[in-house]
Amino acid sequence: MGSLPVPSVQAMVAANGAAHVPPRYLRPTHDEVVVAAAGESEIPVIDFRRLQLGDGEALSRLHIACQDWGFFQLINHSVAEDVMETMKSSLQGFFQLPAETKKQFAQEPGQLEGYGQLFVVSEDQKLDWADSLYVHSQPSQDRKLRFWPDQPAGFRMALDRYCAAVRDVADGLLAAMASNLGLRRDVITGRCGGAGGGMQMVRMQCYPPCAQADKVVGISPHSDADLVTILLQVNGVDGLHIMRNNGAWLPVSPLEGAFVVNVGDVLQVFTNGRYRSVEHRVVVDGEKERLSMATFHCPSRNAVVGPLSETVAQEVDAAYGSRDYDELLKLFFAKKLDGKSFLDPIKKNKTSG
Ligand SMILES: O=C(O)CCC(=O)C(=O)O
Ligand SMILES: [Fe+2]
Repeated sequence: MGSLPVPSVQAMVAANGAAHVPPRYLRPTHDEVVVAAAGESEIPVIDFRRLQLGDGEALSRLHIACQDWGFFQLINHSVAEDVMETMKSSLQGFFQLPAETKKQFAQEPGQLEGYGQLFVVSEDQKLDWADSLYVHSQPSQDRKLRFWPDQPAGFRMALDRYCAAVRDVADGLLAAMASNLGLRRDVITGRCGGAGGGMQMVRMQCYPPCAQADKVVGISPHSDADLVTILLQVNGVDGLHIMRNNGAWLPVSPLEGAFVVNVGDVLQVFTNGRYRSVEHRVVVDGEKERLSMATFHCPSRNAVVGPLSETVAQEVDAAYGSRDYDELLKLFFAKKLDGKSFLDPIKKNKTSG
């Protein structure tokens, strides 16, 4: 399992300018119209503190967000200001390092972790206009510290603290979701080895500016192969679009200090489709570099991914089969990023999402 090596987009832009776009990055101009239905121009905003207090209104907003949107913003999320700020400045510092320094943390052949790009499986596929740094952060004994930058100073500590804090938020959300589904609060986290269990991966992304921004894509449309993703906009440059039910792309513009949270494919399967993972993409800015950080919360490798018995009355009602998470991940990373393809191997009705 690995991803083919590709040039750093940031280095390419530094050398040739933002106007130079090699054919491997050129796509048909994105001309999809962004049309939001009345009252649907913003993703829901959920207050984490209220969820933790068991506030009925906040819980019901969360339930609707997971069913109808697959995305929401999370405010009052309890992650300390200095943890957030140190993470942001460390990540900005990392991407500002000279190309040669960043290469010390480069992916190795056959590996996914490290500085490089993911989902590149053939020489002729189109490439995304981004560089990424991808690491496994939990379980902590699986960390490969050679891919954890020790520059700028304090980066590792910042990432360690951020990941632990975000893990707690994810566990809190999964507990609230379980209770919204009429399950015991620990049913979802229990499938992942208990609260704080399961795997956590982090993908830090740099999207350099591009003079032909409408002809490149920062991240191709996809859904996430996890339970829940917590996304941090690092430098205030927008670019995330989510797909609405009518097929239109809706731009997301996060509130200062908020997280953007999305339902992943595994949660869609666990809930037998009640909660939906939603396709999203990133578009690139014409002038400004964009930085973001996605933290993925996943079951453990050997967990079985299939509808929870608590969510399906009978086997006939199950929209998905079951398979080991490890196997599903291998299939996922062996292909290019392509819509909701993670679900293909276990989907029963091949025509529905
Ligand atoms: O950069 C973003 O805002 C989104 C990143 C994303 O979707 C991902 O890494 O899966
Ligand atoms: Fe994503």
